[in-house]
Parts: sequence; C-alpha cells; structure tokens
Amino acid sequence: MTGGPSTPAPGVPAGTTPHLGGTHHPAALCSPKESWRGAGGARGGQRDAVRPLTCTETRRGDQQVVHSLGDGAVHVSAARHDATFGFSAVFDAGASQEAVFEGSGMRQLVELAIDGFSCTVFAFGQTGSGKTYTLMGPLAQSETQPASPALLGLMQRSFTCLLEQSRSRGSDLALSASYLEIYNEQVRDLLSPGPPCALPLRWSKTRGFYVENQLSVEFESLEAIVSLLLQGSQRRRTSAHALNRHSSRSHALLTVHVRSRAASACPSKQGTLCFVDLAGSERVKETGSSGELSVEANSINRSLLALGHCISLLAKPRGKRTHIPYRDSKLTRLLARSLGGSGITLMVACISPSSRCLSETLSTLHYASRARKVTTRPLANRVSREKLLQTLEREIHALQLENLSLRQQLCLPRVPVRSTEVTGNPPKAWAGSGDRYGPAGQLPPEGTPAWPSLYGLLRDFVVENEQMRQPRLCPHHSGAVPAGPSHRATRSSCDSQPLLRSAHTLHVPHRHSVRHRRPDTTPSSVPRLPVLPVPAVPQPVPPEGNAGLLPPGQEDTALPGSHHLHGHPQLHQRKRSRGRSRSLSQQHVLHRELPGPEHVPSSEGRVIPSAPPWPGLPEPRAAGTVPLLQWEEALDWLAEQI
Ligand SMILES: Nc1ncnc2c1ncn2[C@@H]1O[C@H](COP(=O)(O)OP(=O)(O)OP(=O)(O)O)[C@@H](O)[C@H]1O
Repeated sequence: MTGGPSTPAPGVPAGTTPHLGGTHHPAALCSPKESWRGAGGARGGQRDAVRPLTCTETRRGDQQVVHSLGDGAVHVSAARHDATFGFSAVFDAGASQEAVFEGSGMRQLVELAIDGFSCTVFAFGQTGSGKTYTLMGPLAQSETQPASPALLGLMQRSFTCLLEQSRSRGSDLALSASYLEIYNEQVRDLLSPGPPCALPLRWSKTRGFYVENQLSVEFESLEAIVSLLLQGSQRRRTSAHALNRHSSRSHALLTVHVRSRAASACPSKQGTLCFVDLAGSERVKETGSSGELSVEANSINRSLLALGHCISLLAKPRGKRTHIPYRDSKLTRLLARSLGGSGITLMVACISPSSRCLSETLSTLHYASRARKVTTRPLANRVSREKLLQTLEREIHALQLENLSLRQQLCLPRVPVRSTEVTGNPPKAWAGSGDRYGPAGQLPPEGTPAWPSLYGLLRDFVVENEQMRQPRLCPHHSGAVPAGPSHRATRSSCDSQPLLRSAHTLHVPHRHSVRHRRPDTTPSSVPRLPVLPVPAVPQPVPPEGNAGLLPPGQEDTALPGSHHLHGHPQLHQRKRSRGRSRSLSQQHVLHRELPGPEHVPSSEGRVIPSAPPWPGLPEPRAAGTVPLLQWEEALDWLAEQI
C-alpha cells in the first residue's frame, strides 16, 4: 500500500528510491492463506501483503474481509468496520515471493547497505500472519532438503543480491553475519554453539545500544549464509499453539555487516542490513496458551507494546516529540537506531484476511499507518582510513595480549613477539604484523592493499585464541564455531575487551559488604592472567547509613571498572546506573602511576552511564577525582609486566 508522498531524507544518495529515504515503510502484505503476508517499508513506502485463507479458515467458514484495491490500498470491510488504508505497496494472496522482493524495495535497501547505511527490514503482525514466511519462506528442514527456490523469502533473496553486488564490485566487500533472539527479555546468540545463554545489552556513546560478546561469522557464499540462517533458526524458540504450529516465541534479528575492504575505498563504508522477525502479537484466549506459552506470550506482547509506544511517539512531528522510551524493552533498545535514528527501515505488516482476525488486522494496519509517519535521518557510516586502522590495531593488540596470556596459562611455548607488539602505547599501525603480514612498525602507505593483511592478522589471532580456549570453555562454548576459510567466526569488536579487562581486574574486598555487580562477560573458565600484587589503597567511604551500599545509579561501571591509582592521593570511582535497582559496588585496584594529562582518555567509545546518577547523594571522594585510566594504558602496563 502506498501512502502519502515520501520525503527524501538528507543523506540518502541521489538516485535511490525516494520512498526509502529516511522513512519507515510499514507495509501490510496480504496474501491468500491463513494470514496476510505483509512487507512494508519506511514511511512513504509501506508494503502490505495479504496471504490466502488457510484450509482451516476455509473449513471453518471464515469470511475474507480484507481486499487489496491496487495502488497500495487495502480495504477492510466487515459489519461496523469499513476502512481503507494506504501503503507503499500491497501484496495480495496471489503474490509470489519474488514479487514481494521486487515490489518491496528490498533490492534498493541492499544497495543502501552496501553504500554504508544501516538498513532494517522488520515484519510484524499477529501470530500466524506469515512474518517468518515472508522473511525466510518455508525453511528447509535439513541441508539435503532445501526449500523450493520459488518460495525463498526476502532474506535469501537479499543475500543473493548482496553477493552478486559484491562479485560485480570485484569482491571488495567483507561480509559477516550475526543472529540473535530476544526470548523472554533475554538476548541470546543463535550462532553460538551450546545451550543459549543471555548476553548483556550495553550502550556506548559511539555505538548506541549493542550486544556484548555477540558472535559475528564471516561468509563469502550464499550456501554459507543460508546455512547460518538455517542453523540459527533451528535454535530459535518455537512452539505450537492453536493459531500456528510453528509459532516463533522470540524476536529474531539477523544482521549482515557489509564492509568495503578495498584499499582504495577511503573512507571505508560500513553498512548493515538487519532482518527482524518479530514474534506475533497474540491473545492468550485464542491461542489457548498456558504455562510457559502464556509467559512467553506476555513477554512478546509487552515488548510489542513498547515498540508500538515508541512508534507512536516517533510519529509526532519532531518539534512535539517527547522522550522516546527505548529503554522499556530490549527490542526497542536494539531497534532504536532503525526506528528514530540514522537508519533506513522497511516495515512489513502481515495480516490475515480472515473475519476471525478482524480486530488484530485492524490493529496491525493502524500500527503500520502510524509507523509511516516516522521519519529518520539516514547517514552513511563512513570510517576514515586512519580510524579504521586504529580500530584494527587496537583489536590486534588486544588479541595479542590475550594470545600471550592463553599461551602462558596453557604452558605453550611463547611465540616470539616483537617488543613493539606489547609495549608502549597502542601499537603504531603494523605493530603486530611481523614478517608474515608486512613490514612491522610501519603504517602501510596510502593505496597499498593493507586491509586484507590486517584483517588476516586479526582473523588468525581470533582463530588461534578461540582454539586455545577450547579445552577450557564452558559448555556453551565447547562446540566452538568451526574455523575455516568459509566459516570464520569472530566476536564483536568489543569482545576481546572484556577478556582483557578481566585480566587486569583485581577483585578487592570492599571494607563494607561487597557483591560483584557487573556480570563478568568473560567465560568463567577462560584462563586469566596471573593476579598482580595489590597495593593497599584507601577505599572511599560511602555516605553514612549506606553501609557499603552505593546509591542506585552509582554502581560500578561496565567499562573498564574502577581503577584506584596507587601512589597518588586521588581516587577515582566510576559509576554506572542500572535503573533504580539497588546493588553493591565492585572495586578494582590497579597499581599504576598516574598518567600525565596527555593520557586523559576521551569519553568516545566508552560505555557511559545508562541513566543519570542517583540524585541527592554525593559521590564518595577521597582527596579528589582523577580521570579514569584508559584500558589500553592499563593493558600496556600489564603487557610490560608479562
Ligand atoms: N503467503 C503465504 N503463502 C503460503 N503460506 C503462507 C503464507 N504466509 C504464511 N503462510 C503459512 O502460514 C503459516 C504461518 O506462517 P508464519 O509461521 O510465517 O507466521 P508468523 O507470522 O511468523 O507466526 P508467529 O508470529 O506465530 O511466528 C505457516 O504455515 C506458513 O507456511
């Protein structure tokens, strides 16, 4: 269904379809079957698809109350209900998966992702309305029985398109994918082997909300990404209820990271293409859910409500917008950028044509209409060569340290490492490259094909470290992702940071009762660096009456812990708020000289408090407060010790 005129958003390259520019295209796809199949887009380009009545619905004698009028219009006609909705496109029951892909603007979305934009497509609608079908088609049950190519969904078609584009550009795109689900408000990695465990959701100034320790797997072929999709989808929680035999019980987000790796590509583009298969809204009475199913249904409905609330607020004119409560659910946190930030979003509204689903259908269509009013300000992510190089260096440096530590713990021979690799400031460019990857200690000259080598080095470390962790990994890591040319896994860029953080984290009992607040994101059995001698450090005294409790909102931070500087009268304590939950503080002490003013870290990239500090209570102080040590510096010092 096509709605009102779309506004091309700033930042969208000329020549792209205007309806994708800066707006959401909620689409209701209605196709002939048990539910309507919907594919929608950013504002000004919504898709609506109608699925056919199912056999059950036909047997029951359900009436078809939704009709596509063409030109993006959908008409709902039933007793006391007569309404027409407009979207960017409407796909009725007879529409093929191919038609949905071509008509929904998905191809343009793929191109925008290659150009460095953060693109999202999400399917929503009531349970059993065809969301999963629209995005993935009927999934093959095994690798030997693939689904019919004609039934492949938006995802597989987008992957094909992406890989074609990559090939036509001389394969200069580095592609990787991550896949997670939000189940009962827990974020779980669908690609990590072993039983799913909850991953922490963090926020940083530069990255916004992100999932820590999420696995990202490189791929180069359609088979590889389709197999990841299959693997993850099989791990996703599904159950049967009265309206759907394979009902998704979680929201699933598959993100493809697209990065240009050509040496000439300066600045480098880093786009994402995220597919969100929302769990369907459901009425417990109608689905007949009880026990675990009803707990899941409540969680699903609550998060969808939070999403709806955010969309309603975002739909208001910019000047009249109030606070958008993204933090109300994990789903809205993860979709924050797509909804109201700098991303480009295509919404697909899936609806059932059946008279029995009338009220849900109307609510989905209203939801989609509201979403059409939301505008975003798309911005391409272009990373300068220097910045990219710095990031890679930092990552390699961290992995090197981890490598050393693991070797030490496993009593493996220490691989000769140049002194420049683990000393001093974060290495200047090539520090870790050694002879294998190019001249050490030098920045590759402009235009040289340095990136593949740096990425190669990074990957080698990841693979090697992963292998060394194998024997000691906790059960959920024990089946580590196979390392090989077509299936290389790497943790998100912040992955090595918690590992290393834990290495220089020294747990010192607080003089008052102390409970460790921050979950240690390092797998419990990962070898740790030797514990360093801890100097006696004066501890800050909490305000009276708090007996060791910090006020809510003044807990220990996620990054990189509180470092108390020995040999200096000043103490610094960094705080993080976790809503209003009360918790105890954790103290980390690091013996280190106070860095000079030039070492004062920037706040960029650091996890910062998720809420303002708790009002009223003063921060405990000793003689004053000094800026926090940057973790790299701490690592440098640690490296020197090693
Ligand atoms: N366009 C369509 N053509 C044929 N069959 C369809 C279509 N849309 C959905 N179906 C069928 O309807 C059933 C429900 O679809 P699906 O599982 O995709 O719904 P859903 O919206 O993802 O549900 P839930 O929210 O419960 O996960 C499936 O058996 C699917 O094969």
